[in-house]
Order: sequence, then structure tokens, then C-alpha cells
Amino acid sequence: MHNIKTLISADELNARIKELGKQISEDYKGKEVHLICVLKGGVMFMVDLSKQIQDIPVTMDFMALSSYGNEVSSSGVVKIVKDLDESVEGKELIIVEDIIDSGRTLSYLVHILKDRKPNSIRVCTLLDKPDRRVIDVQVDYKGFEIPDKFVLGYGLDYMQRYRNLPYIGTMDS
Ligand SMILES: O=P(O)(O)OC[C@H]1O[C@H](OP(=O)(O)OP(=O)(O)O)[C@H](O)[C@@H]1O
Ligand code: HPA
Ligand SMILES: [Mg+2]
Repeated sequence: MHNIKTLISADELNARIKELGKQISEDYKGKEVHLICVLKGGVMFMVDLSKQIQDIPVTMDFMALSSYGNEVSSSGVVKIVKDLDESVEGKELIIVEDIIDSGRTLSYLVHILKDRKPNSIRVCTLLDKPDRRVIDVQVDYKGFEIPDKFVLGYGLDYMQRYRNLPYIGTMDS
């Protein structure tokens, strides 16, 4: 086991996710929203965020992309590991990500989803690490901006572990 320091506590996460859900509920009033979860990291955030979206119909689909594998830094090549089950044509999409780091995963995803003719695409990320950006991407909803440190927990892994932590931590090395 590694020594892990809390960066964002479970209470802080929950409070911010509640606010994001409220904001999305207001912005999409009278519409229907289709959440696209980017596996595996996005799963915790997507589940908790979806519970905070109220009074509008919510549907969900899941996609798995991989650029990191078991590495600490991105290989630069993004692959589809699992595609969506349903068509996104004519839908209001919100891509739900755990983190935007280099921006490669998200820019690739936005690019391929645009070709599938949704009505709109917005991006909601729990964490943003702007210092590491290589490709510019538009972020519509953001939980927290974080410094250039490797983080884990709440969906984010280090060598596939620690996704189950209920908070965001950094590893003391
Ligand atoms: O902005 P980027 O530099 O592209 O990094 C962000 C992406 O990297 C991580 O996924 P990863 O490929 O590790 O897959 P995982 O979610 O299954 O851990 C994370 O969940 C984001 O999807
Ligand atoms: O800081 C990070 N931690 C875990 N996975 C990641 N994928 C991109 N950045 C990170
Ligand atoms: Mg990962």
C-alpha cells in the first residue's frame, strides 16, 4: 500500500457534485440529457452526478477509451476499448469525465461523437489539470482545478488500484 494524502475530501466532492447537478438541471430544463460516461475513471462521478440531476429525463451510455494503460503518463495514442451501445443522433450529450489532463482523450472523444450528429455536446469533468494540457478542449462544467500532481481515488487509478477510494488523494513518493 502507498501513503496517500487527501487532496479533496468526500464531503467536498459531494458538495461540489450537488452544485454541478443543480446547474445542469437548470441549464437543460425542458430538455432531456444523455450522459456519456468515460470508463473506467468516470464511473463514480457519473453515478453520483446523475443522482443530483433533477426534474429532467436522464439517459446514460458508457464508453471505454484508453491512453494511459498502466502508465503514469499518457502514451499519446487513444483507443476505443468499448463503444457506446446506442445512437447519439439528435441527443443532448454531456460527456462525463473524471479528469482532463493532456486533453487527448477528450479531444478524441468529442471529435468522434461530433461525427455521429448529436444535437449538442457539452463536457463535464470532475477534475481539471490545466498545467498539463497539450490539446485545447472546451470544458462546460468543472468540479475542481488541481495542481500538476498525479491523483487517485474516486474512479482514478494508479496501476488499476485505488479507484474505490471515496476521496481524491495524492501519492507520497
Ligand atoms: O487528458 P488525458 O491526458 O487524455 O487524460 C485523462 C484521461 O485519462 C484517464 O483515463 P485512462 O486512459 O487512464 O483510463 P481509465 O479511466 O480506465 O483509468 C482519465 O480517466 C481520463 O479519461
Ligand atoms: O492524475 C491522474 N491520475 C490517474 N489517472 C490519470 N489519468 C490522467 N491523469 C491522471
Ligand atoms: Mg487510468
